[in-house]
Amino acid sequence: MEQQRAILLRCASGFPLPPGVKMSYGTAGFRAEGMTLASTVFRTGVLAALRSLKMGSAAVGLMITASHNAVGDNGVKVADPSGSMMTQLWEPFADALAGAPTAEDFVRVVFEFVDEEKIPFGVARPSEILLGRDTRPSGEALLEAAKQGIAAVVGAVAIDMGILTTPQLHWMVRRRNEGRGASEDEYFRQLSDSFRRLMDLSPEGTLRNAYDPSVWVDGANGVGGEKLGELMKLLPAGLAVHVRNSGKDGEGILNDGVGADFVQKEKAIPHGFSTSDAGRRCASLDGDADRLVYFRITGEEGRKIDLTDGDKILSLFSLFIKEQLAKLEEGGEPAGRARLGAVQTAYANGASTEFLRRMGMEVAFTPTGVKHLHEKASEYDVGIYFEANGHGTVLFSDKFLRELEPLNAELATNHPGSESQKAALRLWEVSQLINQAVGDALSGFLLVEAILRHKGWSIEDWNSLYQDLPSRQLKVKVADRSVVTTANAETQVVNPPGLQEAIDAETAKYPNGRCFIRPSGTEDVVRVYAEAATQEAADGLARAVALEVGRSL
Ligand SMILES: CC(=O)N[C@H]1[C@@H](OP(=O)(O)O)O[C@H](CO)[C@@H](O)[C@@H]1O
Ligand SMILES: [Mg+2]
Repeated sequence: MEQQRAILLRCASGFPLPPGVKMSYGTAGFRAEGMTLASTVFRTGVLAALRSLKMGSAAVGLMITASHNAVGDNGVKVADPSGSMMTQLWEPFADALAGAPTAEDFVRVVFEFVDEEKIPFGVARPSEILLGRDTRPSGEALLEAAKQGIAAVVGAVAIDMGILTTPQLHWMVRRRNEGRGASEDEYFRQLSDSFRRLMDLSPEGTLRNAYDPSVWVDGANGVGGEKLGELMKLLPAGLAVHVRNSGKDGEGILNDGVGADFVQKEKAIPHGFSTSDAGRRCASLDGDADRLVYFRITGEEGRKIDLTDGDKILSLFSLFIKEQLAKLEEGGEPAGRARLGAVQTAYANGASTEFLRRMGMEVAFTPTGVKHLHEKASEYDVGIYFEANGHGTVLFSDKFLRELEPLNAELATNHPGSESQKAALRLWEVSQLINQAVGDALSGFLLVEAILRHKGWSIEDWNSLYQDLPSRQLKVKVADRSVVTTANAETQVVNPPGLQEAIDAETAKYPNGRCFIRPSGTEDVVRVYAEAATQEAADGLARAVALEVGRSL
């Protein structure tokens, strides 16, 4: 133990906390200007090693990315052995570690926590931490800091998986702990094989035949475009993917006027696309490829794009899965009665919630951040979650998969070619295709394409499932966003006092108005979201509330 203390102190002294830096684990890990993060990433390396020790030496992940943030930012987060986000129970510890002013304080915080959590520390137990990073220039130096943090824990081993999308790393952690192949090749093979089998299960001669096999993808000049390029080599001929903003030299800057966050929030055409692409089915990934939205350039003056966001992806997936379950039920299979649920946040367009409920879906709400949605979705047999910004996935419970696997074998023997057999197979292939660890733009993209092809739909067919209520999102820069606290899945302001009343008063002026604010967990801003009967009204409501926020902070 004393030897461990000495090593930790020596290593931590090499990564002093820059003055004035205040870190919080936030919506999705620590994020800040890349140059200020070495100390935080070193300490997160120690945190990841402790997490592995606590979890019986299971592999955990450490990902260096700042997702949709500007290229100068970076960040770091930890993936638990199941591949999901690190348990929220450890976030206060993460904050305390990152905030310890000196190396001595840091070591003290570690030892107190190790004691409290009864972590087998300093006893040379082996533990494995898989490392990944996105394409940001600061990533390489920060990776080194993470490795040194891990090396400071006796017995811990860092395995560098290279430049990856965030969901690839989460997938690898999960697979490794399942004792299955966890390489990038295996990831690509699993996605392309299940996609091919799903395409083969498309009904012949669908009622509609408006599906166009060509799709144009905005890679946000990040890691996603590059990985999609590799995946494409394995995809069947039935899909023609054209990648733009792939991040190759000269194509532009990461997340700068490109990517899913830009397209969804600005509802604008990303660089690399123009009105000559009007009518085409286009998709956009974010900087670490865990978000996916679709869009169509309308070519009409003034109205630049039709956005097909995460809510619409959720609706499409819900529709498809519900249909397959219904086929099983019609065939008398009890598996068809599986509990299916959708999970959204307050940012979900009100029209999407209404659509899902009309469809007979159970819809639950959680605060922002996939860690919350994921946890809720895992309560269902099949839980589908999406944030409006395109981050989400479909979770299949072990119980349901244990039912589905023998059912597939039984139907193949006794009812080959039946509707039930095809439905059971489709559900199985969806569970193999869509990332079970975390939302994944690449696997989500393939599932969207497979379903559109199955239904014979164009992007307009999909988009017309329901009409979005006009909405507007604004950011208000504030000195200290932490003074804003909220309740009821972030829909009500608690602090500062009086602000909620002011929001209510503004909202009441607009027919069908809905508005809420919350502090961002990834940027130094307070976010304002407004919905109303017309675009002008939604814009007006958002602006008025943004002014109230500015006034009261
Ligand atoms: C309104 C919005 O899109 N918020 C995003 C954004 O979080 P904020 O806490 O709002 O900054 O980044 C998160 C991580 O990617 C994502 O989970 C979340 O949905
Ligand atoms: Mg992201």
